[in-house]
Amino acid sequence: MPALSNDHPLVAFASSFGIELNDVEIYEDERTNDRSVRVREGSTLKTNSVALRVPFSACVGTSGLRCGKNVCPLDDGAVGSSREFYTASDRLAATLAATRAENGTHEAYCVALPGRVETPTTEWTKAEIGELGFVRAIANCAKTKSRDDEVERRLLEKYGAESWAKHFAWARACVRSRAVGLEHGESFLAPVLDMVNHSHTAANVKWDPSDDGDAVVLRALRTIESGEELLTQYACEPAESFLLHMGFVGGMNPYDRVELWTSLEAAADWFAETFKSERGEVVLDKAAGRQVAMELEAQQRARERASIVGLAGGADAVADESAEIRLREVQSTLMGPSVGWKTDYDEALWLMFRHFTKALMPDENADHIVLHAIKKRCEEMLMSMRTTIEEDEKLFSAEDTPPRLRLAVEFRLYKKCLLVKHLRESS
Ligand SMILES: C[S@@+](CC[C@H](N)C(=O)[O-])C[C@H]1O[C@@H](n2cnc3c(N)ncnc32)[C@H](O)[C@@H]1O
Repeated sequence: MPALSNDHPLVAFASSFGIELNDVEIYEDERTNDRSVRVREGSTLKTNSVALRVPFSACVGTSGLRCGKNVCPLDDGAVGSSREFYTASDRLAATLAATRAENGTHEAYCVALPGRVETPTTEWTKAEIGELGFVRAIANCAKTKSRDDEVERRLLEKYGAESWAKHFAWARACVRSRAVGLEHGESFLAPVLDMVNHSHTAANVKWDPSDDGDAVVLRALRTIESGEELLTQYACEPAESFLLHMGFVGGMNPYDRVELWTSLEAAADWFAETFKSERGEVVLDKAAGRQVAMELEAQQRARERASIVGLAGGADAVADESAEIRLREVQSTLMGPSVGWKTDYDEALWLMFRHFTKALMPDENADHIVLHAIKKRCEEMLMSMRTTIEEDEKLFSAEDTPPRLRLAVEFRLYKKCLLVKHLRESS
């Protein structure tokens, strides 16, 4: 895989914007066009040193940010401001689409971006999405696709005649797969830095604002030797986030989770149906069970709201408005009660099941019953899968498995292993 030479338009663009490539080089796979960033031959990066510095003037962002490109065509001052319906990432996508249409200072960057970003939410068929096997992933795909269609419909209605509108879907996929977010801020696109790949467990650099506040930098988390690939951790999130929007699973993800029920209410119903009397009668009052679930869910939502509104800065009206949009975005993709790799059970689920157990089986050890219930559910889910772990392993390693199916199998395989882990958890 060759490194891009100094006369490559992207390298020339980088140098004209003060993105220094003294210590790193961009590599490009000739077959797939996939890029990565490596430490230059002869250089070694010390812990905490700056591996790459990208001035904000080279970045593409939305209006509140000090990026070189920050004019969003959706912010046209019309009644019903763009923030009411469009999310921050829609607005960033429109800014990138306009940057591409303009063919100006950022032309080399736009040309270097992938021509198409293949993810389940952009290109997969329903049958291919179905292979993901887990309800939450399939539901998130459907929600994303239907909102995307609605956004595009509105956008074309109003801006269809403008040159940037035809680049919007492409720009949205680029934004989802490569925008950078600094703590508590809106995200933006940082050329070259966005060519660094992700690792769930072996990141050697992290992005930060520069000390002078004029740039975003990649800082070495350890000594990185000459020729080593730079890897960063985009986010600590379940596999859905990576696969649906960035098109990869990336192996074992310690932050992955499996949704056991779509809501606490569904979990309450399941408990009532599963723990019946010896004569097979439902003993947990279902309506009362759902009430407990609803109360716990309301408390959870209030906590989420407080944290998101708090992050957005509170009293300021615009911040509140964008916090509400962010809250809706977050809540629309939230998982119901779930289990993760670390033995961190969903707190509200645990509380609810303990409450039910104490009411129904006061003489039992409540924690043992809760664990038993969770294991039972994990077993049920595994049994309901169309393929076994062994079949998935074979499919994953077979050479003739189509790439999309292989990715779906990788996704569901790790989820199944997670369920097995909980099934084996001792009381
Ligand atoms: C921010 S870009 C990174 C640079 C990218 N490789 C490129 O060619 O420009 C994110 C994209 O890189 C790929 N990628 C990043 N990390 C990956 C990983 N660990 N495994 C597989 N693909 C990865 C995915 O296609 C993802 O959508």
